[in-house]
Amino acid sequence: MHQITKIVRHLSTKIFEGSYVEKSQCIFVLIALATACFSILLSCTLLITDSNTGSMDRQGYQELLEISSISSLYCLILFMVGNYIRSANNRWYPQVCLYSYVIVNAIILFYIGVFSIGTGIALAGAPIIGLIIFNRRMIFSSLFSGLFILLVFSVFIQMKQLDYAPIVMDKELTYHDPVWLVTMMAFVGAHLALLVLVGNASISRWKKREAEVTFLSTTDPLTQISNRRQLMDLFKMEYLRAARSKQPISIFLVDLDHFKQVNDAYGHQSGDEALKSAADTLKETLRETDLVGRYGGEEFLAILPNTDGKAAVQVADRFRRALQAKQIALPDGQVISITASIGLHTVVPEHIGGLEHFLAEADKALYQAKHNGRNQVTIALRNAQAV
Ligand SMILES: Nc1nc2c(ncn2[C@@H]2O[C@H](COP(=O)(O)OP(=O)(O)OP(=O)(O)O)[C@@H](O)[C@H]2O)c(=O)[nH]1
Repeated sequence: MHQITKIVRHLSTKIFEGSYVEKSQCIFVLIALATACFSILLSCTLLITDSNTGSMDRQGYQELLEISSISSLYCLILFMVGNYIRSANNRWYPQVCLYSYVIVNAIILFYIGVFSIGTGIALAGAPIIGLIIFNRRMIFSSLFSGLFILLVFSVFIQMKQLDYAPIVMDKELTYHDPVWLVTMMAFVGAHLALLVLVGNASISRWKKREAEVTFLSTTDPLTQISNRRQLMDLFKMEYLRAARSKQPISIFLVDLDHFKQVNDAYGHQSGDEALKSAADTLKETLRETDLVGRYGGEEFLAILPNTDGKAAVQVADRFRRALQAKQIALPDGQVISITASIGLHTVVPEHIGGLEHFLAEADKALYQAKHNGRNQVTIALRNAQAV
């Protein structure tokens, strides 16, 4: 089962991310498999229904069996030819594969009846699958060729030059005919399986892309922590939650000291390394339930839900000491260390309107920490509600 899942995943990846040559190969492996299964099923049905074949033309079955087996072999050969095609941009190979697909299917449709459920499923499903995988020009040209072939068959059938659904002798009894049923099931089943496979892979990819877009729009690309937008959204949520539960919430604003000098002395790239290091230290110091994000250039904001002032000071100071002790390796091999000033504030919020004030008080405390000599944690006490 694990192996099957691996193969399906591999096929899905190739169908979407491979070149047109690889995509055609995947389709042909699937068709080779489907036609091989169909040939086996058809042979078994012929054996089982040997004594009761009133509604069938055995010669028609034999022909269908031959076509199906030859198709299976042809698909396998086409798949192997694909292995020898070096250039991923080869243009004729995918086109030959698509036309082969059309011709093989048109012949099978002729045998099982061009006005049947199978034809409907194939005509509805195949172009959708094709448009997802290949380009529009390729699919439209092969689709119109397929429709043209079916039209020619239909005209000849109308003119009584060709028999309608030659494998079914008694058209009245079609629905009681086991071979017709097996043929239909194999044909419809193969298209449905492909439709489900491609549909499932499309949805998975769509979800993956959506997750990527969400990640990109909420994450700071340099430090890989929340960006300011995401941070403020999370902050509002936590602030509201604290107001509802009447629990304390603490925040601390971090500003790296003399960061301009780091940039000036070691270069902007080294400054970036220092920023990443500070973000990593913050993540390492805080608890899983705490939130952290990049608030501005060299400023970070940490949000500590359900944390009173005493505990928050301990966390902030632990971070400050960890950062000071950290040896930051720069791209040019030099090792530096940096410090940070921190402004901290704690409240038990009463209404959402207090959020701006809460933040402003932490900012004031940060200013105070800078003013008092940097590399320290300052608690907002004056003019603020402390816990
Ligand atoms: N490398 C790098 N530098 C940044 C980034 N964002 C902001 N900065 C720099 O951070 C520096 C901030 O400098 P200032 O606001 O003057 O403060 P400071 O030098 O840290 O001094 P104090 O805050 O007073 O200790 C500026 O030189 C910005 O260019 C960034 O993404 N990467």
